[in-house]
Amino acid sequence: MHYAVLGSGAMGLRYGILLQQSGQQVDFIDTWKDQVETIAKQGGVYVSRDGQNRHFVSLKVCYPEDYQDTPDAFIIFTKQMGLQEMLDRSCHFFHKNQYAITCMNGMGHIEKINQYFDPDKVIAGTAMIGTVLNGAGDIDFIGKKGTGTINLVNQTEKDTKFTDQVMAEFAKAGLGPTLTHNFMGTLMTKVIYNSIVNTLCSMYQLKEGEFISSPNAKKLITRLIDEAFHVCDLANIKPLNNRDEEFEMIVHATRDVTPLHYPSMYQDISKNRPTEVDYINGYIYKLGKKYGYNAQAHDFLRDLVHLAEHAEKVAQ
Ligand SMILES: NC(=O)C1=CN([C@@H]2O[C@H](COP(=O)(O)OP(=O)(O)OC[C@H]3O[C@@H](n4cnc5c(N)ncnc54)[C@H](OP(=O)(O)O)[C@@H]3O)[C@@H](O)[C@H]2O)C=CC1
Ligand SMILES: CC(C)(CO)C(=O)C(=O)O
Repeated sequence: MHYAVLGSGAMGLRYGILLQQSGQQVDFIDTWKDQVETIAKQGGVYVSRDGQNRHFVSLKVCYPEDYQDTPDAFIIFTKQMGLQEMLDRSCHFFHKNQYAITCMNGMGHIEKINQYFDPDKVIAGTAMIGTVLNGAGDIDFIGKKGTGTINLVNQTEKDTKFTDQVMAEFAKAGLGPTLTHNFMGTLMTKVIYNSIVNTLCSMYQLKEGEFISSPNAKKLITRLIDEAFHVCDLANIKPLNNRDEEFEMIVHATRDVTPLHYPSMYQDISKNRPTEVDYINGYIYKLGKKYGYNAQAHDFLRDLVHLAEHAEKVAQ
């Protein structure tokens, strides 16, 4: 299949490079000037795995204004705050029969993507795969080859031949895809994960394994899971896990899968960039409010993450 990656940062490059190396045609598009210009100058990107084996991969990245091809599907991987600009700058090459695939964190992206892609052309999902952008044109794949997993789900919750093809090609690329049939539940399961692990690790500058070894991690996680699941109950969203399973999933991922990873939110704070917290804890709070419930811990945590962003600015 012919894919184009919209947002060729850490995750966009990882998906795109793996798909390209497994035989798919992949184009890369980004709006971040430093990234586009560095990759043009280098002729590609430097790729490591867990900080080792840094090697060069040839590829080209262009600005949306310079792209003219007609891929079958776009893989959309911007930060939530950058999505609208990316879509608006790209819409001149969107066509009715093309698909949008995305595994961004947080919530808020689907409505924006639906401005340009109908629900039957949207496959969303989540990624339990950590990737670090060391700087422009230099990325680090976290975790051993083939250990990351992703969930994909059609926005309509109906499978098509196209979905089957995407599943087969993503599996061949080593992305470890599972197809689910519960759109909101799939996305919320990851929002809840990130609302706990990304925020707490980032504020206290902890790697995931360091966080989960804390004696009060269980109390913090349980409180935040309870609030988030209450919001899901009110909104009639059924996460993929029950509360106990969500807790176990968090323990397993942080302790056994990516104990040495700083979540992407930490990477933003430490590089003095705004985080996606308003689309993660802020989304849980906003959804609760809609049903008259005050998800206090998530609201407070969101404010603390904004304070951590400020503290980093003051320190630099
Ligand atoms: N990285 C990860 O491990 C994972 C990320 N995700 C999600 O995937 C989506 C895309 O995230 P991700 O691929 O991490 O993000 P990116 O790597 O694309 O983020 C990089 C963006 O940050 C800005 N930036 C500015 N200066 C720097 C710098 N020195 N170093 C790095 N970035 C800089 C640029 O945008 P600008 O100039 O406009 O600020 C750039 O486009 C998000 O929703 C994220 O939550 C999901 C799972 C894992
Ligand atoms: C890789 C993972 C799952 C770690 O929390 C993530 O979503 C992130 O870093 O943003």
